[in-house]
Amino acid sequence: MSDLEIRTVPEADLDQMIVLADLVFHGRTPDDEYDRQRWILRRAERTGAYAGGVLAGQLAVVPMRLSVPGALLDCSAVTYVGVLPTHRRRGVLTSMIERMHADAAAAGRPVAALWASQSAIYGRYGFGLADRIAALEIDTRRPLALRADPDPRPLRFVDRDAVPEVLGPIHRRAIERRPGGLVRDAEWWRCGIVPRVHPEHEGRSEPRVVVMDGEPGGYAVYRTEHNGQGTVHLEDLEADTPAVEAALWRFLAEIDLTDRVSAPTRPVDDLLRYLAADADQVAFVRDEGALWLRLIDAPAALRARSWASEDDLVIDLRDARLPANQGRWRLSAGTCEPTADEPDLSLDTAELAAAYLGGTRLRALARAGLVTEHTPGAADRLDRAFAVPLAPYTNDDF
Ligand SMILES: CC(=O)SCCNC(=O)CCNC(=O)[C@H](O)C(C)(C)COP(=O)(O)OP(=O)(O)OC[C@H]1O[C@@H](n2cnc3c(N)ncnc32)[C@H](O)[C@@H]1OP(=O)(O)O
Repeated sequence: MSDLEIRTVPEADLDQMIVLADLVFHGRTPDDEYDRQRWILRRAERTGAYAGGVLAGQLAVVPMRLSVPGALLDCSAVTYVGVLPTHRRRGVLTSMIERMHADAAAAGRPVAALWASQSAIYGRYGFGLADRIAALEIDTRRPLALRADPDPRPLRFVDRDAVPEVLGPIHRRAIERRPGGLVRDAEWWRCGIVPRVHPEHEGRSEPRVVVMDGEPGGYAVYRTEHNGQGTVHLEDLEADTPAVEAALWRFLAEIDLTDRVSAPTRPVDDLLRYLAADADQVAFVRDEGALWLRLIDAPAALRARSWASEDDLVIDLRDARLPANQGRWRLSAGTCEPTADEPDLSLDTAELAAAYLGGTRLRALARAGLVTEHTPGAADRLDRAFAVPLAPYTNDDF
C-alpha cells in the first residue's frame, strides 16, 4: 500500500474509471453508454488509489436516500468498486472503504448501501445482507387466471420524457410503504433507470413504459424479445393496490407474440405468487441477495426507524471499524441511548444491519450462533420490534 495514494478522482480521469471498471468486470462499455457512465460518475464522490499517477483502484459513492421502516435516510450508495488485478490483496479496497466510512460519517449519512459482486467481500467491513430479490417466470401460453379482479381502468404508454413526472409519485408511494427502495429524482429516472443498458439487453426492445393513471395508480417497465420464443422481460413494476397490480400482470401476460414473462428482480413476497389461480403457472425460479447495508451511525439509524412493538431492550454492539457504534445501547421506539445495564443481546454490526430493514430474522442469526442471547427470547423481541408488513425490496441499479 505504501506506493499508493488514496485521493479524489478528478473529472479529467472519469474515462480512466470506466476503463478500469471494464478491466475488472471483464466487459466493454459500449460507446453509446459512455455518456451515461460519465453522468453517474460526475454525480458521485469518487475515491481513487493511484500508483505513480495510474488509477489502480476506485470506489464511487452516489448520495441517495434509502427507505427504511417509517423514514427516508441519507445514504452513501457505493458502486464502481474495483482494484487492478496487479494490485489486489494489498489492502487497497480496505483503505477506500475506510475513507468511505469517514466521508459518510462527516456528511451525516447514517447508512451506506451497495450491491455486491461477491458475497464474501463486504461482511468484514460491517455490511449485512439486508434484502433479497426473487425471480419469477410466468408461462403465458395460456391466459393468466387471477384470484382477484384486475382494476378495469385502461392502461396507456408513457413517453420517456414524461417518466419522472408520471412514474415518480407512484414509485415514491411504493418505497414509503416498503423499505429498501431508493428515492429517484427526475435526473435519476431520465438517465439512471429507464435507458439503462446491460449486455443482457442485447436483442431486446427499448424499454416500454405502461401506466394506469390516477390514484390508485401503477406502472410497469419492460422490454420484449422475439427470438424463436417471445419473451416479456419485466424490469420494474409498482402499484398502489392489488387490483392495479393484477391489471398490470394481466397486461404483461397478454402481449401478443409472446409466451413467457420473465421478472428477475421482484420482491420475495410478490403478490403475483398469491394472485395466480394456478400457482404452477408462476414459477419462483430463484432468490438471491440484493442490498447490503452498513450502519454508519447505528444509534441515529436505530432512532430513525419505526418500531412494531412497545418494548425496550439492551444490545451490546460490536463494531471493529466504527468505534462510535460500539457498546451497550438501550433501544425502544425512537430511542437508542448508551447504558451500563446488562445486555439482552450481543451482536456484530453486520448482523444488526442485516436485520435493520426487517428482512432477516435475528432469531435465525441466533440459531446460527451469530447473535448471542443473554436474556432468553431477546432475539424474538427485537424481531417483533423490527417486523415490517412488506418484505424489504431494492430494484435500483446504482
Ligand atoms: C459495490 C461494488 O462495486 S461490488 C464490485 C466489487 N468489485 C469486483 O468484484 C471487481 C473484481 N475484484 C476487485 O476489483 C478486487 O478484488 C476487490 C475490489 C474485490 C478487492 O480489492 P482488494 O484491494 O484486493 O481488497 P483488499 O486487499 O483490501 O482485501 C481485504 C480483505 O478482503 C479479502 N477479499 C477481497 N476480495 C475478496 C473476494 N473477492 N473474495 C474473498 N475475499 C476477498 C482479502 O482477502 C482481504 O482479506 P484479509 O483482510 O483477511 O487479508
